[in-house]
Amino acid sequence: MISLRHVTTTFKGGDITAVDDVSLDVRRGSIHGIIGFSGAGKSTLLRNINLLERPTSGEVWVDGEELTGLSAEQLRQRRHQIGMIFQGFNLVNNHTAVANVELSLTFAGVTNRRERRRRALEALELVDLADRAKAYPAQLSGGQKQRVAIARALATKPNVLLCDEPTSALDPFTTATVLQYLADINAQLGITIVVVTHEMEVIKALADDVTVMESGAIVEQFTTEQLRSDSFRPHTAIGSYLISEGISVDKGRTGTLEVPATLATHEDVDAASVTADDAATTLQKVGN
Ligand SMILES: Nc1ncnc2c1ncn2[C@@H]1O[C@H](COP(=O)(O)OP(=O)(O)OP(=O)(O)O)[C@@H](O)[C@H]1O
Repeated sequence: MISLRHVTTTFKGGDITAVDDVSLDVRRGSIHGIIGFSGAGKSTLLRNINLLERPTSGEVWVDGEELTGLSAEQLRQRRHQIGMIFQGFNLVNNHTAVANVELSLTFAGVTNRRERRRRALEALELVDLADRAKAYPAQLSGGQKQRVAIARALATKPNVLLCDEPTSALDPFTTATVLQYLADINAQLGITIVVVTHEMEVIKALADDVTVMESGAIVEQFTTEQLRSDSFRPHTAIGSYLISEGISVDKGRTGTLEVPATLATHEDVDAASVTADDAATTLQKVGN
């Protein structure tokens, strides 16, 4: 349903290659996670799907139609079938929650105000926020703001929802709530979801299929079902981390650091003729 063919996106006249000859298929109705370290090209690739960032070369197909071949007006129409949410929520601060949701309907050409209001309230209802319709973004928590953003993305009845680091600004508890809404939206509305994240937990909890990116390219792909199998042997650091128990720190190790005299223990400091008083005086001077 989403198909990228040899997509390359460069910036600064070709000096920076953010996406490097990527071909990717996203199954209809699936949740596809794209993970990678900072600067891997994840956000650019996501924005290539709705041509928010037009690829320098290559083809983008959604629902059997080549978006890269459409006129600007045709593209404007098709974009309403692809919702998007962002890490920073991107709500308009001087608009209420319901007015924020109505915005996407206005852009989609819904001219009747009552119709817009009705559909916006329905969308807020979907994320259990109809009772906060009149609240301004500043009066909402981070999780609630992201749910308003989800309602805004869904109000135009898209087939696809693109999520750019949807929970990176949220605490773990709120993250779980937002991910559950995304899972329900996928299961109950059949919307295909593509989620870009650097959060391993988000991938493990939400994705069906996983793409790992590095330096603009796809370096590994697997399903979360494979991840759970004992025989799965990932070949990237991110893949290995995903099958591990999480961050592991060996506490209490000795002898692994080359400790300079100035950072050594008290006895060593004496040996290097640096007294605690010297250190305090120096810090005071820096402070002044
Ligand atoms: N508009 C732009 N102009 C110039 N360079 C850009 C632009 N957008 C992205 N880049 C560069 O392209 C590369 C990929 O950026 P991108 O934001 O897609 O990566 P990312 O994997 O999403 O990283 P992060 O997780 O930090 O957001 C980076 O080197 C980035 O600096």
